[in-house]
Amino acid sequence: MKDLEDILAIARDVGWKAADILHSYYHGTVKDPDLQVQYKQSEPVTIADVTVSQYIVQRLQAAFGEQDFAYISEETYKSQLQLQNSQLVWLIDPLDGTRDFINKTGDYAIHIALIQEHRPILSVVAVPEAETIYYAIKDGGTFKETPTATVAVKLSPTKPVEDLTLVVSRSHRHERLEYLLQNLPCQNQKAVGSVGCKIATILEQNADIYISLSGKSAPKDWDIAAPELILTEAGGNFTHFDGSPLQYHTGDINQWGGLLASNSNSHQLLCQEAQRILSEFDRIKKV
Ligand SMILES: Nc1ncnc2c1ncn2[C@@H]1O[C@H](COP(=O)(O)O)[C@@H](OP(=O)(O)O)[C@H]1O
Ligand SMILES: [Mg+2]
Repeated sequence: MKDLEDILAIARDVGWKAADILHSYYHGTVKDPDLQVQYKQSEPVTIADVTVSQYIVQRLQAAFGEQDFAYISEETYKSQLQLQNSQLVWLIDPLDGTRDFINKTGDYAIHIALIQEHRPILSVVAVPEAETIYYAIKDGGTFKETPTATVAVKLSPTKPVEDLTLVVSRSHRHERLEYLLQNLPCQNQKAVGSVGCKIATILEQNADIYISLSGKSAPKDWDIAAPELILTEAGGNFTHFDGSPLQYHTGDINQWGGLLASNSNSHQLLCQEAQRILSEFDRIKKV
């Protein structure tokens, strides 16, 4: 089997080419720019999601075969029955932030992560509208690549907790999350679409924290795995509110509960605050 640097070189190339395809749909320069929007369990899917999913899976399968690797893409995943016991699993979100892609906010990304024993060991996050990819190998640091340069990304936050800025979802909001956001010690908040773009915003030091709280639905493994590794390898944290690490490819594709991603030495404090505020909310709701 190839070593991780060789695997990364292929995954980066796939990320760039997939970004070109999404970019051409986004700007209407493909032959047939009709996105053919459909809804699956209230989440939109377009022809761009499907085309890029096919492209990524075919390229990875051609390079790595079926013997050592399994392939799970948002667009091809059907049910838990499809779970395979291969040692290494590719988790692919061909278009994260489909709603923002359709609404033309520019916030959409491609996620490609390689999972071993439930944890990401290699990842690529492409942000087509910024002409940027971020990539990481476990214990190897995070890098940002643009058409003109490649630089290491290293976070060294110093701000007090009240001055931190939080990025939150535009579309996945509910009462429990609103209560949490209103009561956190950091009140600078901005809405950004796509988990990959939210984490990129933190890597670019335009925000400090991302919070995800599941409601009736939850983000999926492919929404979180690749962004997690590029953040943690840059020096950030990404955990459940109780501080435990995230696990992928466990048999349940959903990432339930509260997740906190941060660049910050206030990570633990914010996790504790989030737990306290949610218990308060649950108590108020019960009486
Ligand atoms: N509570 C939730 N329930 C379901 N999906 C969620 C979710 N929170 C985030 N996601 C998923 O995470 C991605 C970013 O969402 P958001 O911009 O709202 O943060 C979207 O992926 P897709 O666009 O790949 O479907 C969305 O489906
Ligand atoms: Mg997604």
